[in-house]
Amino acid sequence: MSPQSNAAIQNGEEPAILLDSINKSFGSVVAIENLSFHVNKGEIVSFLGRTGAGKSTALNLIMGNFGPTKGRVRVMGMDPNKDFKKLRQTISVGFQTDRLLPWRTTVENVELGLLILREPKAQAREKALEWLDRVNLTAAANLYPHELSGGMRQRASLARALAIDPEILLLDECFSQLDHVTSQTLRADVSEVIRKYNKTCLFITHRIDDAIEMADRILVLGAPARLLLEESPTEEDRTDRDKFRILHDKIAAALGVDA
Ligand SMILES: Nc1ncnc2c1ncn2[C@@H]1O[C@H](COP(=O)(O)OP(=O)(O)OP(=O)(O)O)[C@@H](O)[C@H]1O
Repeated sequence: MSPQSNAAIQNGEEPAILLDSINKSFGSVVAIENLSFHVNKGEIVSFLGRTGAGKSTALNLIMGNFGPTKGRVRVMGMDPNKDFKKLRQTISVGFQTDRLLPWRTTVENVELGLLILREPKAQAREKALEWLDRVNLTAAANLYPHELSGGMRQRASLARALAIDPEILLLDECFSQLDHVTSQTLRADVSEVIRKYNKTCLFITHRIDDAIEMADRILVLGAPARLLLEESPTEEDRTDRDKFRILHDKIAAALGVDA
């Protein structure tokens, strides 16, 4: 029996994301086994797990791409598999590869989601430019993706995800292709934006450092997905080298990887 998340649900309020006793199988493959956790509104939660631990499956359940075999998934109190349309503007996803369209400029890429949601063109452009400013990319507004560095492309992709003003941001290995310094700067900027605009964020990573530096809570998953460890890093854990190392090693031990 795997442990259940013991973090409190904020003020008895409906959490932004709730997975309750979830099982998910694909034929004979069990991807998720009795997984329960929630993400409170305004929280940043990190998912850490080895390859094949079911992280993407959990993200797909939250996006409503399919339903669970057993259990209950709720996003802002709704069933994402059934209320898919109502949640379209509630959830945004940032992926490992930036998925920018090469024939559109940066600003044209950022405004795309808004245009799909039928925002008038002038308003969409204005919002896209605002978000480019917030991720320090104003100077690149009229450049094409091939003219941007990897870090700039990920910034553009995040601006696109945030431009539709979602309540929830799901990030799937967004920083993993970037070099350490770029990834660190981007992580700090993304955390700042998420907190400033009071978004809820669940992010998948395989880097323990990313999780400790960015998350309010870290969920370590075993395979098939079930909760092995839950940690809430403190500011001291982030800034004190010894504390950072102790937490890092504890998580690495739970993951079963060499620290
Ligand atoms: N559509 C599917 N059909 C069959 N099996 C699937 C499907 N999606 C996922 N699986 C299986 O479920 C398990 C969990 O996969 P999932 O992609 O969720 O893991 P993950 O933790 O995201 O892995 P990674 O870190 O490699 O992306 C794996 O054994 C995978 O092969």
